[in-house]
Amino acid sequence: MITDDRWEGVYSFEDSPYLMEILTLLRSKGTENIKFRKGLVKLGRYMGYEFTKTMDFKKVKIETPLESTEGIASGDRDHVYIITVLRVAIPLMEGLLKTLEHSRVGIVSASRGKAPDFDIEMSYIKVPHMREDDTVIVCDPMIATGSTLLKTVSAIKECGDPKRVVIIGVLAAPEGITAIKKELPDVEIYVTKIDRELNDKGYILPGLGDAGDRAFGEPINISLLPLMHNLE
Ligand SMILES: O=P(O)(O)OC[C@H]1O[C@H](OP(=O)(O)OP(=O)(O)O)[C@H](O)[C@@H]1O
Ligand SMILES: O=c1cc[nH]c(=O)[nH]1
Ligand SMILES: [Mg+2]
Repeated sequence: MITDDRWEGVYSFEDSPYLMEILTLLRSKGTENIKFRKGLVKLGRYMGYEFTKTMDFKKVKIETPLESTEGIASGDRDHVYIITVLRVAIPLMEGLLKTLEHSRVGIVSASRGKAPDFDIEMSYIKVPHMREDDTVIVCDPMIATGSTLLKTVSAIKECGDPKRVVIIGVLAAPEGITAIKKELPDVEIYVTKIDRELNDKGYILPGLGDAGDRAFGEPINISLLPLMHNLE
């Protein structure tokens, strides 16, 4: 896990060849839906594992069949509260739950509009009760302009005052991190890698394209439902 001189409390995993190998697979345009989703699940599992190194654990005394010894038992790991931002956080959450299996989970829908405004349409928030000893992990693979996460984290902060609020994602653009840190300086950010920049359509470069579409397929308009503003 490495820090970045540009911000406080922002960490990436560029020092992990295994995570970089999975990221390379996700970036490649030849990687189809199934492999893309599996890659996100794997990243979630191993980022979750790396994240546990930042958590507090309890010391315990135990008896082996031969003698007494000391060990550790989960402390903070028992009090994790994951917020999953639809759609593409679903496979990342599935991976996180493999190492943070006690987590309670809240679901938020967010859909980003087109440039230059990038309005965020948030029509569904269903979250469990939040406690003071919770570590809240807001899980969204792509931090582009940061607007989705700013809106999501601000909504979540109204639900309580948890021990930590953390964002776990795959890729971030510097622009998005700066926007989030300006409004929410205490929020910690963990991403596989911080990429170079955003293009004029708000996509991360070099990035991996539209992560939701690559994981689940390009959406179509359904006339009976309200028009989601990210469709043509
Ligand atoms: O940092 P921002 O500029 O707000 O952009 C990032 C958001 O864009 C993507 O979601 P999208 O709106 O494409 O929804 P989807 O997951 O359903 O495709 C992504 O999953 C983030 O939530
Ligand atoms: O590069 C980006 C930016 C936003 N959302 C994505 O899926 N990809
Ligand atoms: Mg999308």
